[in-house]
Order: sequence, then structure tokens, then C-alpha cells
Amino acid sequence: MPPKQRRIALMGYRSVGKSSLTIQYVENQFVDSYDPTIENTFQKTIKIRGQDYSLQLVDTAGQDEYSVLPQSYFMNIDGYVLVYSVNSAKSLDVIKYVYDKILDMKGNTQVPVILVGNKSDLRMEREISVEEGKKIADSWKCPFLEASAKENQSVQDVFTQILMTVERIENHVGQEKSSCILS
Ligand SMILES: Nc1nc2c(ncn2[C@@H]2O[C@H](COP(=O)(O)OP(=O)(O)OP(=O)(O)O)[C@@H](O)[C@H]2O)c(=O)[nH]1
Repeated sequence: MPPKQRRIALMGYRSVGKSSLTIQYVENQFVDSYDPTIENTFQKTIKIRGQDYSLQLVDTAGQDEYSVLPQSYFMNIDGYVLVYSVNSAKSLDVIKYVYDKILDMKGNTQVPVILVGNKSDLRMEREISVEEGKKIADSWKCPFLEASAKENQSVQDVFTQILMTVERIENHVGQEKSSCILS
């Protein structure tokens, strides 16, 4: 079977760890210094359940509630990793804004997303509980994970789960389409 091409965007407020999650996943390393991203695309090939995936990860420039999101964040993107950091209530507000923007732009069709609370290692600085993150993900009917790019906790899971969510939604939409043709 040829590899499936998948393009996934990471979005969220500045400094929540989008680059760190990506670099930990692709290069197995954590960089402590902070270097704001303009935009970067990373490649990785992986196999999940016997299927090869050729993955492009778009590490976006951090957003805030005033950001006008460029068209390129909506064209040819198969799924979104929406990141906040558990030590920043502000970053959770921003990710809700980003989610609404994505739905608007995609015309409220089913959009594959996963919500990720990064920096779970910062136990003493936590502002957002696990339950709070989970509740938002439930209201969006999407998967939720807390992760730590620093400690390499749940980083693989984030990307496996978004790929599986893309598959699930594609198959679902495919079934709906074929049932339309039949009826
Ligand atoms: N403690 C801790 N620090 C982290 C973690 N992930 C990232 N950081 C730190 O947070 C800072 C910002 O990380 P980045 O990965 O650059 O964040 P970003 O979301 O890509 O930032 P922008 O490019 O501005 O959008 C850096 O100093 C990282 O070392 C984590 O899981 N735990």
C-alpha cells in the first residue's frame, strides 16, 4: 500500500510548545530555549496499524485572539493539533478562539482536531485542570490529551490520535457520500 499523505497543522497561543512538541516527535529532542516560529514544515514517515503515512507537520506562528488566520492554514490541511499550555489560562482562551475560526473557515463541516494541554510537567504552575481541558474537548467531540514535550510524555500519542481522527472522519464522510449515491 502506498503511504497516505497527511498534512497536519499545530495551532495555539505563543509559547505553548507547538515547536517543542513537533521537534520532540520528529527529532526526539527538547530544546529549552525559546525561538518564536514564523512558520516551519516538518516531515516524518511513520507506520500505524500496517499503514504508512507520509506526514507533513505545519508548525504555525503563535496566534492570539486578534490574529487573522491566513488561508494557507485552511487549504490542504487534513487535521489540527490545537495546543494550549496547562500553566496559561490565556492560552486556553486563545485556543477556543482558534477553534471557532477553524469551524467558520471550514464551513462547520466535521473537522479533525485534537485538543492538547502541553507542559503537564509544570505541576506547581498549573492554571488549567485536566477536567477543564477534557470538558472543552468533550464539547467539541474531539480527543483530548495532556502532554509534555519536555518529558516526552504522550507526544507520540498526540500525532497518532490526530491521524486516527482524520481516518475516522474521512471514512465516515466517505460512507455518507456512498450512501447518497446508492439512494
Ligand atoms: N516545562 C516545559 N516547557 C516547555 C514544554 N514545551 C515547550 N516548553 C518551553 O516553552 C517555550 C516555548 O516553546 P515553543 O515550542 O517555542 O512554543 P511555540 O508554541 O512553538 O511558540 P511560538 O513559536 O511563539 O508560537 C520554550 O522555552 C520551550 O522550551 C514542556 O512540555 N514543558
